[in-house]
Amino acid sequence: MSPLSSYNPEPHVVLFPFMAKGHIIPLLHLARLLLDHRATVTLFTTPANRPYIDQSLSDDDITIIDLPFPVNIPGIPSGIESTDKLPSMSLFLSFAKATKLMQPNFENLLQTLPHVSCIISDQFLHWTFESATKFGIPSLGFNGMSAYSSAICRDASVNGLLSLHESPDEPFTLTSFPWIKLTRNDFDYPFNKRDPSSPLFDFIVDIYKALSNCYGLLVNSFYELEPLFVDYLNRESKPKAFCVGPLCLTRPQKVEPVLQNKCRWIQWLDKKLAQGNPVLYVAFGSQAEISPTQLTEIAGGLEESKVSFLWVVRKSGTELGEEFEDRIKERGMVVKEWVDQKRILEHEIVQGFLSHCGWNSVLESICSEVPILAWPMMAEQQLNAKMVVEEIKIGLRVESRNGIIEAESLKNKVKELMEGENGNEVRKRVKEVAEAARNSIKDGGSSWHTLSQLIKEIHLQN
Ligand SMILES: O=c1ccn([C@@H]2O[C@H](COP(=O)(O)OP(=O)(O)O[C@H]3O[C@H](CO)[C@@H](O)[C@H](O)[C@H]3O)[C@@H](O)[C@H]2O)c(=O)[nH]1
Repeated sequence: MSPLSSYNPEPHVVLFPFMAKGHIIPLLHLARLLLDHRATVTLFTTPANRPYIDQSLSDDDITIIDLPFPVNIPGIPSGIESTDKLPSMSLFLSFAKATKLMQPNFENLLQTLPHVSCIISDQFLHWTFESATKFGIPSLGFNGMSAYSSAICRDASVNGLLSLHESPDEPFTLTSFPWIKLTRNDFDYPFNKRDPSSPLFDFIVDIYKALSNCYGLLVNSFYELEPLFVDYLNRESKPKAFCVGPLCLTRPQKVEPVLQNKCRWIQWLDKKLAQGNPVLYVAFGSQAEISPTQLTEIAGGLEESKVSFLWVVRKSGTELGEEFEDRIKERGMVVKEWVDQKRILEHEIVQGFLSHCGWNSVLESICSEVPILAWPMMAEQQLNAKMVVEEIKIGLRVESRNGIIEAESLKNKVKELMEGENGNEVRKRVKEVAEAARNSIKDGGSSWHTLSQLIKEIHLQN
């Protein structure tokens, strides 16, 4: 059967997340949300990503199809099929471009599926939009970003603001949002260069061209959070933006409570709750690379702050040494495993989040009513941090000197967030924003309504 040959009375959506945890997780929430909107869902992934997806969707009736990940890609060790497992993020472009080799297999399998109403895929898999067009299937792109960041990137680039000044530190004002001042340093490579020409720039141009032919862009956000920026995107750019988030508020999986209680960090949080000691959660997402020098400064700042903390250390945790863990063991916990971050943020004793401001972390923090201490590191995180601190005012920001956040400065900011007046202000504000988030995803709320309408619109096209 071809995708066009058999009509299905229920919408059938094909989902294809990019192979990075920060991109897979929101689309798994979306998969469950689509089931709640009475769609059937087929999800494409690769064999090494399959176990995580199987486990996350174990309760749900979703067809999962594996496509072999391309082999013999220079620099990419065999068996690595997710960006968080890459030896270095400098391999990102080779990794992302390699996925295009999956296109023939994807198209062959697509033709074996029952009628497909729509393909939702990540912008880093932009060749899937081409496949959708080839088979006459409407496609929706997903970029994992806020409307604020997408709008700022567009405004700065179409108005030539990124090449205005010689120095990357020189501030400029956005044309469409004159209250926002930025420097080129607020943008990641290659946009922090006056001349961004580079293979990565060409890849991004290809993405934007491909996206402009999609039916829409799904935004993991809610209209009430950033109306001006959503309106800007819908006025100035193509395709239309549809806010359907926060996706992390989708109904959770049913997990056996017995299994959940096994994690030692949740038990530790329970103990802190019993003692009445508020905890700062410290984590920098799935891909951040932190130098040993910076790691030592973080350890010093957390130790000297005297605040209780739960720190998820990823790749380079070994440099901290056992002495550090011994010294802080009454007050702090260092975890080197993968954790259920959402569950940690939802624990009532967690009252602050030192975060790199990946967009999923920002949304999870908002929805858990936890204010943020923003420490952006890469990608669009500088823009997210600016939004968190200046636009929606749910966080404070760390200060760097010569590219390093020093222990003393971090200590002061941690104390300000956890114990200070400014911390109290942002804590109050995040509760208001969380309520608006919860309202948006309720039946009748803005995000719920947008997704319902979108599914109807797309289904009518079939
Ligand atoms: O031990 C861990 C570590 C992470 N997470 C989850 O992993 C996701 C991480 O996503 P995010 O916070 O957005 O960080 P990154 O992994 O760094 O995300 C990439 O993708 C995001 C979405 O496009 C961008 O906003 C970021 O800048 C980019 O680095 C979140 O859902 C976390 O809850 C866990 O559950 N357990």
